[in-house]
Amino acid sequence: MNQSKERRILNFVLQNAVRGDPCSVMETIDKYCSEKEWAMNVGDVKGVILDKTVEEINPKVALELGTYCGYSAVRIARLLKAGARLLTVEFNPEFAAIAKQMIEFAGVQDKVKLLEGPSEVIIPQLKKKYEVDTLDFVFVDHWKDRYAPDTILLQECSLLRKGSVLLADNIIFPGAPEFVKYIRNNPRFQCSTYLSHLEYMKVQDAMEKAVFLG
Ligand SMILES: CNc1ncnc2c1ncn2[C@@H]1O[C@H](/C=C/CNC(=O)c2cc(-c3ccc(F)cc3)cc(O)c2O)[C@H](F)[C@H]1O
Ligand SMILES: [Mg+2]
Repeated sequence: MNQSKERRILNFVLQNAVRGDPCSVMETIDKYCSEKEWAMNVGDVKGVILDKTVEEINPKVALELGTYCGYSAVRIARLLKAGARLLTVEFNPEFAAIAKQMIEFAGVQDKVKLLEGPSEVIIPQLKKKYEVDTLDFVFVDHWKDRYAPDTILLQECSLLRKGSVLLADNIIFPGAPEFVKYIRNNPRFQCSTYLSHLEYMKVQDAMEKAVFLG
């Protein structure tokens, strides 16, 4: 049966990137997805906004919703200090398998825990099963209609503390209108919008940063 696009991306990395070098893995995915097949990685342009946010927060415990091929998991994990960890959630088994290999090839597997399952099931398990107290940083990049419900769920599960930072991808394209409406009118969040471009395209996109005020 013919290969998936995600499998082709992984194979291109395994054949062309430098094992153990996260930057090489990111560059190789970006090269493939800008030259051969577009894919919904956060990419190199919005990736800089993600980098700056992670470096500013220097999170001990980070969560990612929507691993996909593992591009942003590698991107975030490479910036984490010793002892810090990223929990990344993916419910598609094929994507989870690909992301696992991508993360291992990049050499960041000691900092990343890939949790296979739906975010709505995993989030309520984070405290007891995954020994999380509160989250310092959350990268939101899964189905766009799930951004708002999962942000509410994070609060209901007391996983956010004063100063926890959410960074949400695709605020313009494909867009997450319910989330934007919810978060910008919510006095418990301090929001800022980072205008940018959709991965590998000239199309406009943006990321929303929301700081939980407690
Ligand atoms: C709902 N709970 C979930 N739990 C665990 N994993 C999940 C869950 N929901 C999805 N996943 C997992 O998270 C991923 C989903 C990413 C979705 N991303 C996008 O759709 C997305 C789309 C575009 C886009 C832009 C232009 C265009 F012309 C077409 C598309 C650009 C982007 O940057 C995106 O992030 C993965 F696929 C899914 O299994
Ligand atoms: Mg995205």
